[in-house]
Amino acid sequence: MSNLEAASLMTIRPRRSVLYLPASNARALEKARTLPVDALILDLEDAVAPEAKEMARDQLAAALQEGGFGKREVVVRVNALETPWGADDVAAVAKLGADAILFPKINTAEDVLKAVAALDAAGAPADLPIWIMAETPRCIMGMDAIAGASPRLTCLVAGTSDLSRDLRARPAPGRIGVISALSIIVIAARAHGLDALDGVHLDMNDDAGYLAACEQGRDLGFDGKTLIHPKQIPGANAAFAPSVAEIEQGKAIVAAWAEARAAGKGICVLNGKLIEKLHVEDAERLLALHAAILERGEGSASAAA
Ligand SMILES: CC(C)(COP(=O)(O)OP(=O)(O)OC[C@H]1O[C@@H](n2cnc3c(N)ncnc32)[C@H](O)[C@@H]1OP(=O)(O)O)[C@@H](O)C(=O)NCCC(=O)NCCSC(=O)C[C@H](O)C(=O)O
Ligand SMILES: [Mg+2]
Repeated sequence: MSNLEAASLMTIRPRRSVLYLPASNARALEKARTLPVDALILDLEDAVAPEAKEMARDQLAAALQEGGFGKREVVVRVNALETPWGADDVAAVAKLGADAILFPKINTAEDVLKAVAALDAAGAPADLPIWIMAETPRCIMGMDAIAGASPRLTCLVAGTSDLSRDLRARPAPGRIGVISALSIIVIAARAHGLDALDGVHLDMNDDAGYLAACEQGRDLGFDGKTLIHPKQIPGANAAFAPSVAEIEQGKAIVAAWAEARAAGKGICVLNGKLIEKLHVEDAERLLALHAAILERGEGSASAAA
């Protein structure tokens, strides 16, 4: 097992469903504390109108101080540092106990270092993770350097709305206009031991299209999907959780491998298929994810079905 794989096994955290909510929306902040999501992104950026930025910042600070988000990971998306609000956002949220700070419109590795420096200057804990939005063509072109820019960076979030606009890609079946960028994001995440989250599905009434996008994101290798509405949570929780069949197969692989090793064998055959160490490592990662989902206390949506 590589160091990257070992690290990700140790720190595995379900991020199947990651819901954005505007920090200006008091009802959404309240509701978020009750929703079966793995993570929340309290947004100060594009979901908040310019005239509401300060109110949103104050409301977000009050919500974080009040707490009540349970096991949900709470991430704050600040405005880009180049905007009139970015520096004040970072100063306001650096010490409020968020699980991570999400920086939008990152173009270069230097931008990542500036984000870390801004948090440090604001007195944030030295180990506070950052996430970044991968949502500009320059970001995609520089993804390898960006993903490796800082050990504080733990998660890449695809921003398919901004990216589609910048690329002049049209909404099309199979998300053909952004599919290359999505793959690059996953490749960079895997190369640097990070998590990767798929972009949002904007049409809240398109249930079939949404579920297909969840499955596509999972098949591309994403760890979960970013969401805009509570009704999207069950689909993401199901798609990005190991299925019952995958869990049973994973357990069988681990058991067969242990038996083979105990008998002094370096290879193993299960139901006529050769099992190699890489299959065992994959099974162990999947079982660790399943255990982490169960630990959240709600069970795996897929496994429970
Ligand atoms: C789109 C919405 C404005 C719709 O809100 P609303 O009209 O309130 O919807 P409903 O009446 O259907 O809501 C039902 C209940 O659910 C609560 N709710 C709705 N949305 C959320 C949410 N996101 N988080 C928490 N709770 C939510 C309502 O309060 C209702 O509760 P109740 O009172 O009990 O009935 C709204 O969904 C919304 O604002 N969504 C988030 C939009 C957002 O954050 N956009 C920015 C992020 S996307 C992005 O920027 C992507 C990226 O950068 C890129 O470039 O791709
Ligand atoms: Mg965006």
